[in-house]
Amino acid sequence: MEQTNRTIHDRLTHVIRNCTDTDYVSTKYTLDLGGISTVIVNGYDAVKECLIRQSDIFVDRPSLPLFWGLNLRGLLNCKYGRGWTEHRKLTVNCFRCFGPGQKSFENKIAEECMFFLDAVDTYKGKPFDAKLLVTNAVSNITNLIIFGERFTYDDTEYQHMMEIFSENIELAASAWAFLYNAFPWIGLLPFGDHQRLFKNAAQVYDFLLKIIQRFSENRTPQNPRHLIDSYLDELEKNTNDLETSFTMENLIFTVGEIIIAGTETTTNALRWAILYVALYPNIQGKVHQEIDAVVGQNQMPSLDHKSQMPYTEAVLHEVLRFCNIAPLGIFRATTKDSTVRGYSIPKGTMVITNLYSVHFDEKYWSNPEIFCPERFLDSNGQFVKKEAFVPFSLGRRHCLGEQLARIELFLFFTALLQRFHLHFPPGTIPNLKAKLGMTLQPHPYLVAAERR
Ligand code: HEM
Repeated sequence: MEQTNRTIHDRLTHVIRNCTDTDYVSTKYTLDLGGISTVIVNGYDAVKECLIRQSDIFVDRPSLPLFWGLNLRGLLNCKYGRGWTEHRKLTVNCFRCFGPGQKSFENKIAEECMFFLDAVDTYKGKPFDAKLLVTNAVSNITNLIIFGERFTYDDTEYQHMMEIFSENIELAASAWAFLYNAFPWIGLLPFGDHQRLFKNAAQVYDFLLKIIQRFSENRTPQNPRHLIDSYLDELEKNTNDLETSFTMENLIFTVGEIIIAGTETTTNALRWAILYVALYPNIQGKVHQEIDAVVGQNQMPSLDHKSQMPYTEAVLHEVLRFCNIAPLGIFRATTKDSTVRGYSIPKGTMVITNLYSVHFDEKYWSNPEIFCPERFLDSNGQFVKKEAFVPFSLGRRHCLGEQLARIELFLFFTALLQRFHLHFPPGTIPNLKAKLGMTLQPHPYLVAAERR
């Protein structure tokens, strides 16, 4: 079994790291997972062809046995169709009404930044692992949209839910999960990571049910305060529609998916950003200079400063390119037979868009293996967009939280560097290799944040 585990793990690593040949779609690069026909799409041109030019075909999610076991529906893992359309529309509306669509939302993020900075300050310049604090701060922004409230950093029940949720993201890419997809009968075995995954999922479900009930108390129908109220309004409006996808169970899945999709990714991006500026003091110095020149020390950074801070923007873009938070996107599936670059891809094929290969595609990036924020600047130091920059994927199912993530990254990162100088404890060298999971996160590391 150990041997099999290694083989599958190595193969996935190989897919992420080595499939950068841009000249072809490596169709039928079969992962040999017990008959799940899988196509891996590499390089920007091929990914664009699938996700943009054939966006109505490469829009489904695969039916994986692991997901039957977890009973996933909601939005992110939902099959393409009425259920997905209804949930995506409702969530986009809620982001508009309770989130980044409102100017006042920026003040709420600024408030969370203050809680975050004060918590960092409690370490008084001593080394600490920023993971927990960043997770709390980032997830609270999503919580404001979903529940209309933040959770305090010492809410142990909430912390526990986030921990096991995050563990599940790692387990979902473990060898056991791949084995389970190939041979669902291993679900009968009483041991193995898949059992832990199911146990965690059940605990998260119970916790979410409880807090959804709590936050829907005292609600006035048709006068929503947050996403949960809006969802319950839709649910009631559609009670006589037998085909409706709005159900209490789907509300729980949707809430869970948005929390984890918003938290795991943005947290990892910020943790990589902290790691790279601590690693490269010259880059950190330039960000400090820009903050001092544009924002100063007497006000919080705001989105109005963003357009005047091209270097900081370039650093955050390079972090997203180089660190590949979601290296393989979220697995897609085809709704119809299709042909891509002469290769036929039958209906129902699982499609893995190798976003990692896009960000290292030599046709679009020079020296892609070098961390270099300047690639996002022109000769006048102005920020330039790059076509092959796709951390949020493309097409109809592209990341729903892209705007929110960009805002959070900018505000948290600039607020942190406005107040602190970041460095590693003397004599320590952080591990720059990513931990493999559905997302790529840094290995735990300690950083010191000293008041500037
Ligand atoms: C740095 C931060 C983030 C990155 C790199 C990221 C990346 C991605 C990627 C690659 C996908 C897959 C799209 C596809 O199927 O091709 C995705 C989907 C999604 N993301 Fe994000 N994401 C981030 C932040 C967020 C945030 C803050 C939220 C919400 C709070 C969010 C919510 C979602 C949802 C709901 C989907 C599923 C969309 C659908 O199936 O229709 N993401 N994200």
